[in-house]
Amino acid sequence: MTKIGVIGAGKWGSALAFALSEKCEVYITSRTPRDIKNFISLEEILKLEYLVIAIPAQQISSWLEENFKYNNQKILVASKGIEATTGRFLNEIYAKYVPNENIAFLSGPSFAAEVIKSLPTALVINSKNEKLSAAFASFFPSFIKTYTSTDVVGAEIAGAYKNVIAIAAGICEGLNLGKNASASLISRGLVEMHRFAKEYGAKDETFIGLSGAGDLFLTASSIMSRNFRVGLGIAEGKSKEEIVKELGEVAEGIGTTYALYEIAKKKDLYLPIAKEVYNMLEGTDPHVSLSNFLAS
Ligand SMILES: NC(=O)C1=CN([C@@H]2O[C@H](COP(=O)(O)OP(=O)(O)OC[C@H]3O[C@@H](n4cnc5c(N)ncnc54)[C@H](OP(=O)(O)O)[C@@H]3O)[C@@H](O)[C@H]2O)C=CC1
Ligand SMILES: O=C(CO)COP(=O)(O)O
Repeated sequence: MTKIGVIGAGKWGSALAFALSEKCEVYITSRTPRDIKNFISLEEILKLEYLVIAIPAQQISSWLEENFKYNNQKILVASKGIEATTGRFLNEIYAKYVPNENIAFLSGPSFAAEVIKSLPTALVINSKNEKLSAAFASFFPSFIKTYTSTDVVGAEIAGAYKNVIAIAAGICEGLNLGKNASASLISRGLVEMHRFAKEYGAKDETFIGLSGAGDLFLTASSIMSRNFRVGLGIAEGKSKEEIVKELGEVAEGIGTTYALYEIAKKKDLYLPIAKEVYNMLEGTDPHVSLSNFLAS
């Protein structure tokens, strides 16, 4: 049996450790030690050949700098987000530590709460190294159908941007604007994230498939999504600080909104939904913001 190490025992790391244990011998580690099966130290886990990293995007660069030692490990990145302080994508951050041929990115619709109950889904392993994608794909359990793709940047942007649209969709729901408004917002969100990703050479098919439309439809239409719940909080007039405190888990859409806002300014890009989500996170009344992009 292949040995795999999962780094980050939050919601997603724990669900992936559970799922991968159908076909592999799985070990797990985290910043906060836990009394759970196969929990080992970071030092021990870094000796394994295959690693899955599931810590929040905003923490990745400092975590790598302080903790990671490259030793030819093959990495599957399970985080979804863009670094707020620098606007860097995760593949750019990891590039300093792991060569292209040894890194892959996971994408597609995947609420941890469903994966941990063995409910079915379909996911994509994205890597420039097709052999590596195929290897990681083979480790997934029978209840998860896996596909592979070489569109790393497309999958990464889709997974990060859909969290921003999910915040907007939560606001739409919280303000009781109705299903028409919600569908309009989600489809315009898909166009916006696709247009943004084309700037970076992403492929069209990524956006009509699991990584784009698949994950967007999931996250932007369910209260199970933390990002959607951030939107509900904004609609109730709460500040982002209050919302984050109440949530108690990561909502990557917040940091990603700030990253997109800065990238849009720097590159003069038209990202109307991301811009209004930014304004609302900064305190603009959601009625004002929503009328900016929904009213004619
Ligand atoms: N939950 C989901 O359904 C899905 C989540 N994702 C993505 O996976 C990533 C993780 O999400 P999720 O597991 O849900 O988040 P959680 O908030 O549940 O857990 C995050 C984990 O990251 C660890 N962590 C936080 N900060 C640091 C740090 N500075 N250094 C080291 N470890 C740290 C924490 O470890 P500790 O608790 O030990 O302190 C924590 O357990 C996010 O990018 C998310 O978008 C992707 C698909 C599905
Ligand atoms: O990425 C996810 C599902 O694919 C999880 O979304 P949330 O972080 O909004 O809960």
